Amino acid sequence: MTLVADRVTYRRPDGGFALPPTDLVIRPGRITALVGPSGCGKTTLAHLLAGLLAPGSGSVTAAGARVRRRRGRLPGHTALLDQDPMAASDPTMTLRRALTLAASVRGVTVDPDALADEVGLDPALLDRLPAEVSGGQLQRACLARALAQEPRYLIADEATAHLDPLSTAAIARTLRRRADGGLGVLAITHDRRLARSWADEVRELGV
Ligand SMILES: Nc1ncnc2c1ncn2[C@@H]1O[C@H](COP(=O)(O)OP(=O)(O)OP(=O)(O)O)[C@@H](O)[C@H]1O
Repeated sequence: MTLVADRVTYRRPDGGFALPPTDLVIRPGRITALVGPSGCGKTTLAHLLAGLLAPGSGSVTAAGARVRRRRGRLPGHTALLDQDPMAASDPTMTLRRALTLAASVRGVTVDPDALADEVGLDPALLDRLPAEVSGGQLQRACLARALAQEPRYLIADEATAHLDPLSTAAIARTLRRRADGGLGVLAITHDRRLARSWADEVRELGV
């Protein structure tokens, strides 16, 4: 039940960037950290793994089945936690509505308050709009929303880059607990120290 990038390549349409053949394996129950210099293609690889981009060559498979690109929608087994929670949120929708909608799209029924508790967020905040909570609170709500989809794999793209230590720790604890429960996690970060403290394995890209 692994998510596998097998010699994937990608070339930006404007020709400005090309990802060389790259392998990566996301295993259930493990946190893999992906580190590398700015611009080396970490987000590009994350989007290839999530099925948001189609590789130029090579393949992405989940549990042996090829992951196909579907415009604007993630295949059913992967959830993505973006580095910019505001950009990833509908400004007109309460956090609770966004969470239940994300779950129902995947055919999942969830307890929003329990998920908020799990990520260290006061459940009362779920009734606010994205602009009515702090950046750290919104990122935790986005993590709860991602988990509401009951993914097999979670890709966290610089998910704690702008957060205070408390929010970072809350997110790290949740990812570890979920990984211990079988979730396969890819954590993209600039911070090698954070990567070493969170992850079961650290993968360098672009070196
Ligand atoms: N919308 C875009 N238009 C033009 N070039 C882009 C665009 N998005 C990404 N790129 C280029 O593609 C390359 C890979 O970008 P990507 O976001 O995958 O890198 P990254 O390793 O995640 O970087 P960072 O750590 O800074 O987030 C970069 O050189 C970047 O300049």
